[in-house]
Amino acid sequence: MLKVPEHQVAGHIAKDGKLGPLIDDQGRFYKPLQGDARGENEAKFYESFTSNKNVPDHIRGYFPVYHGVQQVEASDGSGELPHLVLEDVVSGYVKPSVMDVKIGSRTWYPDVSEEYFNKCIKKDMATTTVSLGFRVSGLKIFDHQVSGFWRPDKRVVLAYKVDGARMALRKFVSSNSLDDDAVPDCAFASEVYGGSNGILKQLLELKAWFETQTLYHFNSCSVLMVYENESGGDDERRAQVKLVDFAHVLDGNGVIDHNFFGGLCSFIKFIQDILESSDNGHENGH
Ligand SMILES: Nc1ncnc2c1ncn2[C@@H]1O[C@H](COP(=O)(O)OP(=O)(O)OP(=O)(O)O)[C@@H](O)[C@H]1O
Ligand SMILES: O=P(O)(O)O[C@@H]1[C@H](O)[C@H](O)[C@@H](OP(=O)(O)O)[C@H](OP(=O)(O)O)[C@H]1O
Repeated sequence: MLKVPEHQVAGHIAKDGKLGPLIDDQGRFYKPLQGDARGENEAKFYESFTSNKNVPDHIRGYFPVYHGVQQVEASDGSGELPHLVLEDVVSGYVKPSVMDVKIGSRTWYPDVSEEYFNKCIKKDMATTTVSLGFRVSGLKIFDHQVSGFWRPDKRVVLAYKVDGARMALRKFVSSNSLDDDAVPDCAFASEVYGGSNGILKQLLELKAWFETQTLYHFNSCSVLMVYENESGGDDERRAQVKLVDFAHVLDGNGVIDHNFFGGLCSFIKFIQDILESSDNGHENGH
């Protein structure tokens, strides 16, 4: 029996009879193919990526494993629809904190319709996409003080300016996330962002690939970050970076993806700054 994912933080959500992704209890994530070119394009990307021998093995780990397209009962009650079957990135986490960050200083790309261009540019200007080269699309944080999840409203997230984005990235690794007036303590910054398996290390590995890869242009694609809040075990935070949403990926045609690369560098700088200020004991960012 498929169910609505509990830890989805952005995008189309399967509630109130709407079409959205579903999960099973075997660690798979079913994303419905949107009726227009987007669904086809994303399936085409996964097919190409999966069989592309020029993609280094260590880079594959930053993408959800792809298990093909399957007809399953859609969330909106419209009957069977084709779904991408993907690895569910958050399965196996008990209390995951999750954040989706859309990378790039633009989400439109050459040859889109004027209507789509206008929709994108409006949103890119209104968010931090243009100013920072990335925008926070959604987040869900486990709050240790109340032992429950904190999730800001989508409208609040989309209204973040530079300071809002920085604050969200600090809250994401803080133990006092819920209280709006509290200064984020960044208590988990060194474990989650830092360290030999942390988010920064993973982002730098991706960056190194983006410095030279000319296979694909990742328009409107997101970095999904996740870590565990349930204590116990050796590698207890299990901080992970995955790229998701390939509905607008284009062939790179031998050209660097400077839109994604630039945005990724900007995002990395924010993570580094948070790590530095928490390492120095200036948790408050002052
Ligand atoms: N493989 C996955 N495993 C777990 N969660 C996922 C996976 N892929 C996507 N998600 C969750 O679903 C959200 C939306 O994913 P995605 O961006 O692919 O969907 P979308 O409906 O195309 O979004 P948009 O409308 O922004 O283009 C992500 O923010 C994440 O929370
Ligand atoms: O950021 P929000 O508010 O969640 O808005 C959605 C987001 O901009 C998606 O990127 C977009 O899909 P595309 O990137 O595929 O255009 C979607 O368009 P849609 O509603 O037309 O699907 C928007 O609703």
